[in-house]
Amino acid sequence: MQIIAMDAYLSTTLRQPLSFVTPAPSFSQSRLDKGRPVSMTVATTAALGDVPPSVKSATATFVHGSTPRSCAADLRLGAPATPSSPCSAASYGLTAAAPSSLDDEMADAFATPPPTTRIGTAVATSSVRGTLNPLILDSSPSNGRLPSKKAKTKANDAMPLTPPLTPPYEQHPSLLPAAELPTSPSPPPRPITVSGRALQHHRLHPLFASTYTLCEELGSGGFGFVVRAERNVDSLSVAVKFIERAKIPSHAWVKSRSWGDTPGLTQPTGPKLIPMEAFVLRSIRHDGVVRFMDLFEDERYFYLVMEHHGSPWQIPDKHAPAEVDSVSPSPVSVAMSPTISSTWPRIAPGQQQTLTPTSSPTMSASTLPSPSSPTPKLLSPPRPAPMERRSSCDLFECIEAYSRFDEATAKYVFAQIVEIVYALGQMGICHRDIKDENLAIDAKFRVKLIDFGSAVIFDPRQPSPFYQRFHGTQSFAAAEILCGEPYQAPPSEVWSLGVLLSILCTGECPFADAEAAKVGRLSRPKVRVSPEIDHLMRACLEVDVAKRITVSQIRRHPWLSSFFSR
Ligand SMILES: Nc1ncnc2c1ncn2[C@@H]1O[C@H](COP(=O)(O)OP(=O)(O)OP(=O)(O)O)[C@@H](O)[C@H]1O
Repeated sequence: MQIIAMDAYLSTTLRQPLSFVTPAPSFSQSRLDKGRPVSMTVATTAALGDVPPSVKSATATFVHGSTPRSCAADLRLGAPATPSSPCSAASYGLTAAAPSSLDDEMADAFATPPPTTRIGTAVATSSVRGTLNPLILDSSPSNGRLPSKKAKTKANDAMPLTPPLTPPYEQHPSLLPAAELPTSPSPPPRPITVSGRALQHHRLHPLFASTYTLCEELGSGGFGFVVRAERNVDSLSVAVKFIERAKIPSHAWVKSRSWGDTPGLTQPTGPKLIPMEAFVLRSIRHDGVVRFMDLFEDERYFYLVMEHHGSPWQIPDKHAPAEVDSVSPSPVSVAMSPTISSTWPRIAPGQQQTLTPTSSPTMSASTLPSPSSPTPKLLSPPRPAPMERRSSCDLFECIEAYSRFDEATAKYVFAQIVEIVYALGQMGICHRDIKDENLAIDAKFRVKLIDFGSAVIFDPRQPSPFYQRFHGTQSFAAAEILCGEPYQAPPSEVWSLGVLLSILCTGECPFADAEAAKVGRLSRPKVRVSPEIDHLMRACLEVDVAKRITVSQIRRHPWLSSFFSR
């Protein structure tokens, strides 16, 4: 068990390079992988260490919320660290190389819950999805396209989650909720969400319960689930991530002295054990990152209260005026359709393009909550049960709604993400799981990064440490990670940016499968992109780490430089 003592580290302005967080490599399958050929043998069963085989076999069937998002398989990389790398002395994953002054704190780390990895959640949610081979993630071919809404509907059917109550019911009587069908004698019991199931008999922290009212579920994943809540005093909308203690891997705990003034924590006085995710989020102040607000704990969960960002993604009503940001106009904007182009945020003349609408209009307006959702401000019970599932506000949903972005929108979104990654890098923080699912986006295409469960902190003035374990997502993983080599976080993050750029501009992953990614064999995109985008994408997806573009260079790339020089 390794607990990281961080306060001294941060207060000494990151003097030492820390290679203490070396999470287990996780070849996760993003929602983007769904329906795309992903065939990849990542490790032998033996390499999975002491994870029981039953757990391993469940990992490939992971279902994330109402949508299969990530098939997480925590795997050890095959290759050992090079002798010269900062983590060469580290055994796989759980070794901390914290500054020696912190050793005392680390030594008396008290026992934490048994470290289960994200695999654990997969076990809990996998049964309805059938069984896949855990080591060969192989899904049916669909030419690298984004998963269709149809596929998502199927996923919803498979999961006992609240079905989306999507208008227009008039055109689709078959979509009427059962309770409204005249032929239905008695309505079936309302399906319950992941959070509803988990919390309906759970006694919430009293201070939390009196401060917030839980509303709809925003998502669920490897560590727990995320629920929207409202602060009772002013109805401020917040996102609360319930992180299951038992699912926090041993390396993702931080021992910290600076949480003494957090009333939601019930640990005795002295240093507190905090999930790395909460620790990192609290130390970041950036417009492109959701703001940390509070932390509570009980015997089962940490409740990470943070800024709620984003709009439930849907195709805007073509005849309704779109929102315009009157306070801070977007540098670029989008014409959703010719009908509303004048009301949607403006772009430079001649740049307007129409976004490609999604294939399934019936699923497009999936704005939840349902009519039954208005949340009473009650302290007891503090939440409606079962909670409704609300459509996600992340970039994955946004892209899925539009298939792909026009160049101006892609540039606006991508530039923001680059800026966030750059700013975090300056602070010595790498997110390590940059992907569309981890970017909340609002109706004005402003993005904020979420989910710092895989983040690492290092000294930005030192050469970045090498890591052996990877907790990110397979389709966004850099070639060196897929090849099982020790990797540095900043260049591997640039690779993820390249994948994201491809998805933004073409709606497709740039590689057919992991084997292609390992050697940098790009697929021919169905949509032609401009030579500048193509150049930037290739520079990010350079297999040779030494030749790969850096985040600073991305900011100066001709395609983006105009954005950053304004
Ligand atoms: N602050 C937020 N504002 C808006 N939506 C959010 C916020 N935090 C999380 N969500 C929604 O909840 C989903 C799950 O959140 P998150 O990725 O943090 O959970 P997770 O359990 O770590 O998932 P995973 O295991 O896939 O990483 C997100 O994809 C997003 O749609």
